[in-house]
Amino acid sequence: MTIPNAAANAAPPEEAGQAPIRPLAASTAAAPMVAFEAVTKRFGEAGGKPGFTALDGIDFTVARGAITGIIGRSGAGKSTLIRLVNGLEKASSGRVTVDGVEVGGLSEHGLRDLRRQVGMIFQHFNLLTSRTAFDNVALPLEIAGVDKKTIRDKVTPLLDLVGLGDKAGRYPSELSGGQKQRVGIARALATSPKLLLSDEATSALDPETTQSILELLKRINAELGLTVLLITHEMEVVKEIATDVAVIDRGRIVEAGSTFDVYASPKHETTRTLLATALKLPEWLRNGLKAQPSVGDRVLVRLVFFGETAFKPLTGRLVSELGSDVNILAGGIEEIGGKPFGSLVVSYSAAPDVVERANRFYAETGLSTEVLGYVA
Ligand SMILES: Nc1ncnc2c1ncn2[C@@H]1O[C@H](COP(=O)(O)OP(=O)(O)OP(=O)(O)O)[C@@H](O)[C@H]1O
Repeated sequence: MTIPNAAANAAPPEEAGQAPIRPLAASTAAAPMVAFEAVTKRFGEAGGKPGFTALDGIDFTVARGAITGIIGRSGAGKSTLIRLVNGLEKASSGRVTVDGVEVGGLSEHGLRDLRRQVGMIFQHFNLLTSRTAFDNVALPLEIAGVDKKTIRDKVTPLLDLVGLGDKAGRYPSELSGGQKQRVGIARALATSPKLLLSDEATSALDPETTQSILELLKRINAELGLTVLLITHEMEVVKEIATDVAVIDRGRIVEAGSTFDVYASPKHETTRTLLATALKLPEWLRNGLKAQPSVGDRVLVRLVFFGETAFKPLTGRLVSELGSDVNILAGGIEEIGGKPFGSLVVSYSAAPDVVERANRFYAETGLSTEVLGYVA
């Protein structure tokens, strides 16, 4: 879900001028950029009616300078969570703090201040169609009352930064989806925020463009030291860019940790399901997966290789251990957070003696495995 709010990053006219943007609070380097403490959000509470609980007891922090992903299925509560950070929603109970300041306690004035410090990008870009790329990026500064020369000095390098130096005069209708999102990113950076929120920013883009936008976000994070909090329903996005991840399911964080750890050994059912989608198994195979085996079925297992095991020729040994019965269905070696990480999906007979032999092999070799399910 995205919220059209083109001026979300706009600063108030009365004090922006050319003055430097005020910090929200005296920040301590070790403190998290964002903290949720026992946060609950209910919608539709009225006259003693309990309402719908969209977020339930969220405890979670976003480290300063990190790229943190929140992943979950549709309706899990991702957008609600992110809207609590920039004060578009208020927690029913608990506290949300940004750089040590409690968002729920801010006045209108304080909220405007907060929104200059927190940039946001959206799935459908939310650009003003009647304005050029330059004028869209300039908008938050115009609203803040910044003078024309300062705006030019700020917007031109931002357009260069996002690779659109030659598209300043183009209207959104003349830009591709990826270029529109680049304008959205430049606009979000116009007020020099310390936190960037991304609401499904690549969901409307093709895989190649997604990749280039994620690369840009990584570069901005590294070069500007900007903390990024992104929500997505795609594990691929998290894997590609996030250093840390939290999995949200029906309003609760069910698993959180470094992306590498969560990806290598998912603990919660929801995480496993999201991962199985990212493995890009053929659709017929994914749809045919069962939780329990029947006689004659095959078991689908994801083998995870990392650290010491990453480059050992263990697959060949597994094949010789189980005989020619092993089928390799998907896999490859990639990097998560700079660490080599391999994953291979294999299938073999789910007969108890075969499964026992395989499990013995995994125990001996230290291979990490995950049963994805069973197929006929
Ligand atoms: N203003 C609202 N009033 C009532 N219910 C709401 C409101 N906003 C969200 N909800 C409900 O809260 C739950 C979480 O919604 P949310 O939009 O946060 O989920 P999401 O994970 O972002 O989903 P999606 O990926 O589909 O956008 C949903 O069941 C939704 O219907």
